[in-house]
Amino acid sequence: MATIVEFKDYSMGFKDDDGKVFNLLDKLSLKVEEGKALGVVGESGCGKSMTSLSMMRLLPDAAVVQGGEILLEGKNILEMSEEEMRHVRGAKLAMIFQEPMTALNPVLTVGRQIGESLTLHHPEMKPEEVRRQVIQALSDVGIAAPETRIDQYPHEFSGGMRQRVMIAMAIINHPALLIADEPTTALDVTIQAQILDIMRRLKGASGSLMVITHNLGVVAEICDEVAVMYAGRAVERGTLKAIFDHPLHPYTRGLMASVPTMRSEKKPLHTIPGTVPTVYDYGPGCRFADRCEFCMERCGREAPPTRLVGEDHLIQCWLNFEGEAESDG
Ligand SMILES: Nc1ncnc2c1ncn2[C@@H]1O[C@H](COP(=O)(O)OP(=O)(O)OP(=O)(O)O)[C@@H](O)[C@H]1O
Repeated sequence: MATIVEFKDYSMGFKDDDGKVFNLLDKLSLKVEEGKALGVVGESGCGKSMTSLSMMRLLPDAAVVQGGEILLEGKNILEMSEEEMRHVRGAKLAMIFQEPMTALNPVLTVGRQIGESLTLHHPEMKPEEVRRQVIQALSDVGIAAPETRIDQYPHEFSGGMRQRVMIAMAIINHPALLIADEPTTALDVTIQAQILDIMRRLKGASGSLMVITHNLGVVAEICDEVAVMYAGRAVERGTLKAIFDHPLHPYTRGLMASVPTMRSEKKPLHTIPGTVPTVYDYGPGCRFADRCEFCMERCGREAPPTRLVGEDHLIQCWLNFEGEAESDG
């Protein structure tokens, strides 16, 4: 199976006013295979957004890349020219954001906005063909009467419909990877289910998907693989089944236990004590150590290596550690 995007030991951090760099993403290794969906999960502040912005090369000014590679179909994004990146953004990697109203221009029709993302990469395309493809994209995301809707403005669409417009804009160029950053957070539950359904269909129909979310339910619905992030590290990675059936990292187990289920309705929900540290607070050891109920002396002192605990199942944890760490894949 072809790998679409691969992070290989990628590290980045932030410069403070004195130029000192504080590491956030620490030797991150992740892969998205063709036609598959990877869920990147973790609490707010874990580095999920910096992961996607790194791929798009849209990091904030204070950010510094410290090492490693981000390969897009085998080519290192970090070494591409700005010219190449303009093609990559939109045509190869497309992103859908949390809040469609801030991403859509209120004074332009949705047809014009979606059409512009198409003509940016295909300036030669005839207006009739642009219109035909925009109508098709609106129809693909389940917008009824796309021939009429194409000429309407964002305020004429409901929240869920605007989210569909954003998805249409993202898929119009058939990107190799669609990155969805908290795609359903701002939506009510029924609309969330519809958006998830569209994304599931898109995954079947075309390229790969990276879903960035704190919501394990969203991951369970559409993802094939899962990476659990904590304070800039992928602390557990594996297939959906491995992570949901046999979560091994104490952080993953804590996240799972915090999800309400029908059975746990009457019991108080488990919460992970404390909060995610910021880049200025990380110690030399496991970044979860302070919040971990299994914390041992070694955990605060030494960062755990990545090790294989099952087929395609990796964790970074000292718990039950015996012997050498496996090489990272
Ligand atoms: N300019 C900056 N200087 C220092 N640290 C920063 C800066 N911008 C972000 N960070 C750090 O990056 C981390 C947040 O990363 P990121 O936004 O990727 O997390 P996230 O998991 O996507 O969170 P959310 O779900 O809230 O978007 C935090 O630890 C924050 O302190």
